[in-house]
Amino acid sequence: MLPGFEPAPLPAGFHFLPGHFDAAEQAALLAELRQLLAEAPLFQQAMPRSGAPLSVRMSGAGTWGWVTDKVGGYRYQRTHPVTGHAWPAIPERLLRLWAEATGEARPPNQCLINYYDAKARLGLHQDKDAVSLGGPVVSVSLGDDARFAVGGLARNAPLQRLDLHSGDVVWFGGAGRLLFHGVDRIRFGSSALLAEGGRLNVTLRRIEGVPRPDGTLPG
Ligand SMILES: O=C(O)CCC(=O)C(=O)O
Ligand SMILES: [Fe+2]
Repeated sequence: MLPGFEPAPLPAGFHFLPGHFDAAEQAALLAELRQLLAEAPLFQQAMPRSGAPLSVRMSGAGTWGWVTDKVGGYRYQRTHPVTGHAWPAIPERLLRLWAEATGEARPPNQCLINYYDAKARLGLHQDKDAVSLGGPVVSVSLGDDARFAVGGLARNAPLQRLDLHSGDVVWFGGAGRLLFHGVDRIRFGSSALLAEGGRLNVTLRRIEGVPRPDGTLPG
C-alpha cells in the first residue's frame, strides 16, 4: 500500500470480518436459506405513508419478522404478511455466528433476509427501532459484491465505503450501534454463488418489548 493511502480506521463499535464464512459454509448457509425462503418467500415491502416500494425484497426468520407497508408502517410481527404463517426458525449456523462474533449471551430472535437484484439499493439509515437497541446487529453477505457505506452517528458525517464480498460478516454494537449505513449498489454477476445472480444479506437482531394490542412491536 502506498504511504499516505492507508484506509481510515473503521468507526468504534463497527466490526468487519472479511471472509468469515468459507466457500463450503457459504454454500451450506445458502442451502439453509433456500429452504427457509421456500416456506417464507421473499416479498415486496413498501414505505409508510407514501407506499413507495422498497427495491430490496425481504423475508425473515425467528419470532419476529420486520414488515413495512403504506398503512401499518414499520413494525415487527410474528407472521409472514403474505402466507400468514409464523416465520421459520433461524438457522443454527447463524445462532452460532451471533454468539461467537459478539459474545452476546441472549440469542437473536429476529432475522431479516434481504435480496438485492441488479438495481436494488438501501439508502443511508440507522437501525434505530427501540425494541432492538439492547443488542448488536450482525450481518452476513452472500452472492454478489456490495458497495457498503458506513458513516457516523449523524447523517451528514463522512462516509467510508467497504466492498462486501460473499462470506463477509459485519457487526455493530455498543458505541457503533447507531452508525448510519447503507448499500449504494451491488455488482451484479460478480459472484457465481446464486444461480440467479444478486446478493442475499442476512441480519440478526434481538428484539425485546411489550407487544401492542394488535400483537406487533414498533419497528
Ligand atoms: O445489506 C446490507 O449489507 C445491509 C442491510 C441493512 O442495513 C439492514 O437490513 O438494516
Ligand atoms: Fe441497517
